[in-house]
Amino acid sequence: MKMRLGLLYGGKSAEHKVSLQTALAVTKALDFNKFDIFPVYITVEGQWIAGKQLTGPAQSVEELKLLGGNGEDSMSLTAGMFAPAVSEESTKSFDVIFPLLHGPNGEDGTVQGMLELLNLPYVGNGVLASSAGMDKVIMKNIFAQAGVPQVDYVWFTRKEWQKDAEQAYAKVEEKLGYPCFVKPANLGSSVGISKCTSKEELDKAFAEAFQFDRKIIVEEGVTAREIEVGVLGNDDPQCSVAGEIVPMDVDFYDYKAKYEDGTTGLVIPAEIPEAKYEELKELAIKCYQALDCSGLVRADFFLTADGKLLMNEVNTMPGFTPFSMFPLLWQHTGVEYPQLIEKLVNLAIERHEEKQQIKHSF
Ligand SMILES: Nc1ncnc2c1ncn2[C@@H]1O[C@H](COP(=O)(O)OP(=O)(O)OP(=O)(O)O)[C@@H](O)[C@H]1O
Ligand SMILES: C[C@@H](N)C(=O)O
Ligand SMILES: [Mg+2]
Ligand SMILES: [Mg+2]
Repeated sequence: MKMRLGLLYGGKSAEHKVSLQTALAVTKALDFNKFDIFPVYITVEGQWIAGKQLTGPAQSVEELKLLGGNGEDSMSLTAGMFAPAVSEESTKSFDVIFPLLHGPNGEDGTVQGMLELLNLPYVGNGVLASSAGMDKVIMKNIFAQAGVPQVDYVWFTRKEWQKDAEQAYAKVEEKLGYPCFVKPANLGSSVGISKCTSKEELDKAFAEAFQFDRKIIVEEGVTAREIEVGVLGNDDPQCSVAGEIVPMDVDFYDYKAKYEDGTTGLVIPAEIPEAKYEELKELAIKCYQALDCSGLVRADFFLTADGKLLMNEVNTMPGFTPFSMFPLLWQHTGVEYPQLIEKLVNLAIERHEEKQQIKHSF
């Protein structure tokens, strides 16, 4: 029996385009002999478009967008209408949903909450890990409590900044100094992130980051190597080999370097001492368990010149584009892309079945 797999992609998020690239790569890797695949495209305005069943891998993101919109069997929905629609013929009874969504309104627990209420198995992290992992302030607070080493950070709301910007900048200068990194609290793919070396740059960076969120985080800037590791599993998470990001001729690993200019090299496995790799795995698992993760994360670390590992962040639905670290890390660990997707689906079913055992009355 083939499994009916619903793919959610796009999303009302500044990482919309990255999600489309991720979805494209996943349709290419899926085994159509094992899965019946149903695309659900979420426009950047938040409209849900359920397309007809895929008969083969999508060839382009345009095709992925049009599949629903122009497909004869497509259904245009809002998120609220998705629930009744899953019981209708065209989208009937998904066996599992793969939310290939990055950023707000998809990677942040919102979609996961809807899927919980629909009692549908879904790939990846649950409501709590998704929302806590999306918010860099909450995430760092949880990691701090678990004793995980990190850079120093402060955070601000838009209201606070509008009330007294000078006070906000003074706090950054007093607690962190320069260089520092200004980031929207809830986003990814480096969207809205700036490196600052002066108050003038800070002023611009706050304005930029506040376009994407009502809350921002400012971090002490470190000069360090960037080492990442993939984690897979539910109660017994396992780590992949580590990989290093080597930005070439760029100040930091920004959106352009990640997706547009090809100015980043990935070194897999990362050339780090065995003992450092062991330490990194231990920290990654500690973070995974502190956030109560399930399915997967990609854990991003800094490694300073004096050998200190600092946790930067986890991504609860990391990119799966052809240049993305997560699938490449697993490939180098011996798990090919199609196998990785099957593992994720199996973990989703395992977690779902576990939840079915919970009593709701006594
Ligand atoms: N505190 C810091 N010190 C030095 N460099 C930093 C710091 N924070 C971020 N960077 C640089 O900015 C990049 C993006 O930061 P971060 O990973 O936090 O953002 P993101 O938007 O969540 O990215 P993604 O989800 O795509 O990994 C890092 O990979 C690194 O190059
Ligand atoms: C998609 C992007 N946030 C990543 O972590 O790869
Ligand atoms: Mg991130
Ligand atoms: Mg990162």
